[in-house]
Formats: sequence, C-alpha cells, structure tokens
Amino acid sequence: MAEQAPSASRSIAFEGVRHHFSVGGAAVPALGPVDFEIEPGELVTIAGPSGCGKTTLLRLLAGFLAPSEGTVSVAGRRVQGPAAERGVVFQQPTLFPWLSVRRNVELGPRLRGVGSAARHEVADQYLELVGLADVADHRPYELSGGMQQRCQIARVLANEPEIVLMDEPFGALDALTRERLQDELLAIWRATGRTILFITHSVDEAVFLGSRVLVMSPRPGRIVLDERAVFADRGERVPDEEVRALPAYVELREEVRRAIAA
Ligand SMILES: Nc1ncnc2c1ncn2[C@@H]1O[C@H](COP(=O)(O)OP(=O)(O)OP(=O)(O)O)[C@@H](O)[C@H]1O
Repeated sequence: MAEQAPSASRSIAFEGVRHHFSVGGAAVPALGPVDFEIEPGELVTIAGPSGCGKTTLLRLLAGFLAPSEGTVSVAGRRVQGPAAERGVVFQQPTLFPWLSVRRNVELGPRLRGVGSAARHEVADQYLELVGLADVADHRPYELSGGMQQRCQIARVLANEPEIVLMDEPFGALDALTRERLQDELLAIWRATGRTILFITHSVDEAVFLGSRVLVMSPRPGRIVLDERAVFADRGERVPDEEVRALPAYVELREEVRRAIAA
C-alpha cells in the first residue's frame, strides 16, 4: 500500500526541531535536535530527567512557543500558534472558580457559539465520562484536587480537540488518586480514540499509560528511546497489578529507567 501523505492524516511531526532560550543575552539550548512522528490515536508518554525540555516540547506543539530551528507540524501544516485542534491539560487545574463545574466544561463550546442545548449535551457527556455528573452544579473549590483535574480534562475534551497535550497532569495528586485517574485516562482514550501526548516524571506511569514511550536525554533534550508499549491496549478486565507484574512490563520499565539514568 502506498504511504499516506502527511497532509492526508492528522500526524504530528517534529523535524530538526531545536529550541533555545535567551538568558542574559546568551542563547541557552533547551531542546533538540528532535525528530519524530506521532500517528493519530497514539497515546505517547514522554519521560526524561528534570529540565530536559519535556515542557518545552509540549509548548512547541501547543503553539505557545515557536522553535528556534526546524518545524513542528500537524497534518502537514506548520504549527503557528495555539488552535482548537490541540487541547492542553496543565499540571494545576485552570478552572474558573465563579463558574459551576458544568459551566466550566461548557465554556469552550459557548465561546465557539454552540447553542445551549448542544452545549449541555456535550458537557453532560464529558462529565459522565470523567465521573463528575453528580457534582455538575458544584463550584470547583468544592471539589478535591483529583476531581478538579478530572473537570479540567472534561473541559479540554468538550472542545473536541484531535490532540490532547498533558503536562504532568497527575503529578500533584496522591498515589491512590493518581492510579484512579490513570485508569480513567485509559478508558477515555479507548472511548474517544484521541491522540494523547502525556508528559510524566514517573517511569511507571510512562510505561503503564503509553502505547508508545519516548525518553529524552538531559538538556538539551533529544529522544534517546522510542519503544512501543502494549499495556495501554490491554482492555479493562486485566487488573493493574497483573499488568505491572508481566515480565514484558518489568523489562520495559527497566529499559526506560536505564535510558533516563544514562
Ligand atoms: N522561559 C524560559 N527562559 C529560560 N530558560 C527556560 C525557560 N523555560 C525553560 N527554560 C529552561 O529550559 C530547560 C528545559 O525546561 P523544561 O521546562 O522544558 O524542562 P522539563 O523537562 O519540562 O523539566 P521538569 O521535568 O523539571 O518540569 C530547563 O533548563 C529550563 O531551565
């Protein structure tokens, strides 16, 4: 079969991407060179040592930063700024405290001019998906940290982005909540088929969640490991502890750990 032209798919492509920051007049390299492609529907996790450029990479794809060199493109079009096709979930939930949970989730569709009945439907659908239907009329400050993060995820999904960019979204949560949200994210990924790029400090989280795992070198970050992981596709009936005990899982976790430490 002929290879699909990049412009005909929603592929993400980084080509010869480098980024440096100007600090006191000097150019300090933060990232690159980085070259990789992500196909639609992949759940790609990115791990690497602190300060290696993970957030910089995500900000380049989000369109918050322009690369110093090279190109970042989606579906063959160069990224030139933020766009609705790319939703960003930050580490700290960014919710409006004066709006109810439902209104926070409806905000994106409302700003796009979606009518109230359709907005309600979208909000209900995503609140149900993240398990917040029963607190839809609460204010964000009445929710726990994990619930706020789920609300943020619902808000981003309600914009129906093709690509969801997640920057350590579970980093600030306690271990139990984090594990619950990991399971929920996998369920959402399976249900929506979205392309997800997920940054994490945790080796276990990278291997558990990713359908593909990338590891970056210390700053300026380059991709030093790029491995398929099959554990995200396992379906819901295999208990997490059984997945974590699989020899292939343990092996990949060690490989990722070694790549980060190298
Ligand atoms: N606005 C900025 N100005 C100057 N240097 C910056 C800026 N933003 C990031 N850096 C530097 O670029 C490098 C990469 O930062 P980045 O935040 O992308 O790393 P990271 O891998 O996400 O780190 P962490 O895992 O600790 O969050 C770091 O050395 C950081 O100090």
